Amino acid sequence: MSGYVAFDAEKVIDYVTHLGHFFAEGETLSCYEFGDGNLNLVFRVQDTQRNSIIVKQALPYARCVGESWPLTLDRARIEASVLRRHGEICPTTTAKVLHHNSELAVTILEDLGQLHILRGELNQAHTFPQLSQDIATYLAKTSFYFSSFYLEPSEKKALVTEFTNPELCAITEDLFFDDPYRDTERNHFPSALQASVNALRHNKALLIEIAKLKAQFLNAPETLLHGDVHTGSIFVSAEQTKLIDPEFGFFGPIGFDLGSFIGNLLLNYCAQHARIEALPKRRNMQVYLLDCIASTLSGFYATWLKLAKTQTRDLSLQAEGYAEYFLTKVLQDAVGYCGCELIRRTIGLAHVTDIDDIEDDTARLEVQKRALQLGEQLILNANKCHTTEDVYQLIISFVN
Ligand SMILES: Nc1ncnc2c1ncn2[C@@H]1O[C@H](COP(=O)(O)OP(=O)(O)O)[C@@H](O)[C@H]1O
Ligand SMILES: CSC[C@H]1O[C@H](OP(=O)(O)O)[C@H](O)[C@@H]1O
Repeated sequence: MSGYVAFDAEKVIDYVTHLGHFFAEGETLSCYEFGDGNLNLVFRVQDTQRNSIIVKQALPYARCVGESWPLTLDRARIEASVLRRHGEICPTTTAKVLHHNSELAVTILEDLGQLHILRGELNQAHTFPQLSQDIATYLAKTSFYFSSFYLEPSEKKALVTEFTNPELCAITEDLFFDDPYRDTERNHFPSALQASVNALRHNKALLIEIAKLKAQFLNAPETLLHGDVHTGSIFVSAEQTKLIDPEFGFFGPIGFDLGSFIGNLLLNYCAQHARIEALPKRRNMQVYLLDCIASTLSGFYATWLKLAKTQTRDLSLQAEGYAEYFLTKVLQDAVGYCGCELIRRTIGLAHVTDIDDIEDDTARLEVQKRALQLGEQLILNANKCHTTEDVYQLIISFVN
């Protein structure tokens, strides 16, 4: 850790001033920390004209827990590198990296403060017409261009090594696949949910499907994933969509990011049952969320298939019908990971405000039960899906 020092606002200003190229010489800079994520510090630095940049620094531990949970600083390198790599493929939907220093675990990013974090917007029942197409295109393009369909085998193997991310993957392995199904102090949920949790933990068919999904996560370096596509990692406006925070990035199964995104839309869908807005508004929101899921699925599938038909460089993988076969497995994985996200965000360590901010205990409990049941059914029935329409119909059959 030589050379590393944790920043405060004063040190950030010194660092940025020393770099020299972000603000006019002699400008008076101000800086404040406003990170609300689980892991890192996030500072905004601005001059008197309100020009601004974001300085993000990893701490040698998880911010939400403290020094008792040490965590590699290398996550900052991974995050900046994934943003840069994905940004080469999808510049309009990836936050721009302006500077990175691996020793200090510091990344300077464009300030996206003119946009809003999607989770908060969905919680206020705001809708975004561009969202599903932007996310579908981002997920399809990044996952295709970093897959064996496109990369030379040696190039891909080198990238798999560069993006080996064992400590952050271990967090996902624990939080998604292990913790919800065992007693650990990291979990938290109301005691009234204990019977539902016990039922999950004793469902042998479910545990086998969880094992398959974990094995796939551990053993399938299909593409360079973002690794944490939840609605708190997406900035939106009516015209723009920007992904941030891919520190969990690594080479894993293509369905993981797609499933995480849809899982977060479904968490919001479940929460709409108990939110304070009038019923018609909540119903409209649920219709929007289902439309968004349907068009994300169909947009992802169509874009990926087109790329596979026109851009595949590997000779064997060009075999007629192989891309369709491969995509069916991607969809099934996505449904499974979507179910895992619903369950782990309801009873595990990291919850979502969509549900936790519901003030009424009884209403919140009902939502939590819905999310658990939906997650369980999606995991159990994922292998029945062969098309995006099958996925949509499966979701529809269990959401109400
Ligand atoms: N490029 C950015 N522009 C503006 N705000 C940002 C930017 N990146 C992060 N933030 C703010 O900081 C918060 C935490 O960032 P995030 O990357 O999710 O941190 P963590 O890695 O700790 O989860 C975001 O919710 C957002 O409000
Ligand atoms: C201790 S990490 C828990 C949880 O937090 C991460 O999200 P974020 O960094 O965006 O807050 C990730 O989803 C992890 O699973």
